[in-house]
Amino acid sequence: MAAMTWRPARCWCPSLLQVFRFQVAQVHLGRPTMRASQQDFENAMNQVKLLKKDPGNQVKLKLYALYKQATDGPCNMPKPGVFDLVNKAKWEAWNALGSLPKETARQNYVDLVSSLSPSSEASSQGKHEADEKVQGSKDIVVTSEDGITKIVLNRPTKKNAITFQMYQDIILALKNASTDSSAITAFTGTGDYYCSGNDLTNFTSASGGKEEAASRGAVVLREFVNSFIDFPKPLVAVVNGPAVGISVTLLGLFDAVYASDKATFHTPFSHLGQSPEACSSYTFPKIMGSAKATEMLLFGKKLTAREAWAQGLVTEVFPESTFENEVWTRLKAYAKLPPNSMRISKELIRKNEKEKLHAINAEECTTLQARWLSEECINALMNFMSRKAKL
Ligand SMILES: CCCCC/C=C/CC(=O)SCCNC(=O)CCNC(=O)[C@H](O)C(C)(C)COP(=O)(O)OP(=O)(O)OC[C@H]1O[C@@H](n2cnc3c(N)ncnc32)[C@H](O)[C@@H]1OP(=O)(O)O
Repeated sequence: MAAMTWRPARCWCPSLLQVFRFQVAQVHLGRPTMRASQQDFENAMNQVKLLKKDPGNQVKLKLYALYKQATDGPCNMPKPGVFDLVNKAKWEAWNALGSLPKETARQNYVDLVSSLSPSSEASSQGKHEADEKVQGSKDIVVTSEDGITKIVLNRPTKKNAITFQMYQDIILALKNASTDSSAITAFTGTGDYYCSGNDLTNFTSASGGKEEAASRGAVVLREFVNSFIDFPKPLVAVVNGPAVGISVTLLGLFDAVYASDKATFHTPFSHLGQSPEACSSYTFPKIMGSAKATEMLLFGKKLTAREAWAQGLVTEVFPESTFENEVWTRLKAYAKLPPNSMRISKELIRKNEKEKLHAINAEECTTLQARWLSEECINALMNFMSRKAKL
């Protein structure tokens, strides 16, 4: 098949895609070292799910293309529209493989995956897999001592951005914390950030079409937020640094928010073509008034810790130098209080709004599901992903 004529179409990052096409062509020329069996191929697919480090978008596009070529053969789909950036990038990756035989694509896929997860790491993954399964991913670390169950966002290289797996791990961690022996549950982050919100590659890297990814995202988000609405024990946010997106909107569902004076609070939803979540379309106007809520949720105004305290989103601000010591000392003291009394008192405070919060959560998730499919949102996600293209 003649090499695909590459028209320098307007796309999110032509140089990035041109380089990618070149790399895919190199894979095309790759000679299989041996014929990978179907079992090898399936093992490789499972290994991709266990990769500890995000391999980056170029590699993910390559994996997608080789997977489709190995399973469906040469690209047989119509080219997506010019604005359907994510699916267009995927289509071009697949189409660039031309008439590469299925067996060769399968072998190249296996070779690529094994280059991403060397056997030594793979075996250690196997060794620790059982542990990780119990504790979820390594990106959410849960400890329980001194009457406090601590849920730590532990992905500092990505500013603690939340992956789909992390959403699931947090749901499980809250479920376990609601019945464990601790009196209080606290959230905090590792590294210089509290959390940079939803991982913006969650949707671009998801398998299946964008509609399926958006629908799945809405289901996960609704369950995730409900687990905060329904959490029965005192829930405290220990905001150790900048907080973005959903990590900020969730604060309206916490019982106390303690912040370092280096923390900031940013909800750039309009910039991202998205809309508020975690019941913030209700809790923020309730907490700070509709005008201040508008400045955050519509205009994306970033607040300092002091401004967030003045608006009622933060309970208390501590100097960075004494933040950790002061906050954990205080929480250990609070955790010695009679746990049933605290739980019953929280129920009295929250019970009248639970049903309303569930309904608001459902509506926000439906709205977001549509926003994630919008051109505004897809363009914003592409801009984020290509902002560092060094090509
Ligand atoms: C189930 C689905 C639920 C969906 C719920 C919806 C929620 C809505 C939101 O949460 S919207 C908010 C989303 N978050 C953002 O928009 C923040 C995006 N990130 C940034 O703007 C910047 O990274 C920063 C300001 C947080 C930090 O900038 P800085 O320059 O200090 O650091 P880097 O940009 O180099 O970041 C270091 C690496 O971390 C990666 N990263 C940071 N944030 C995210 C993120 N949200 N998603 C994915 N990746 C993120 C960044 O890409 C760098 O990675 P690299 O080293 O591989 O380049």
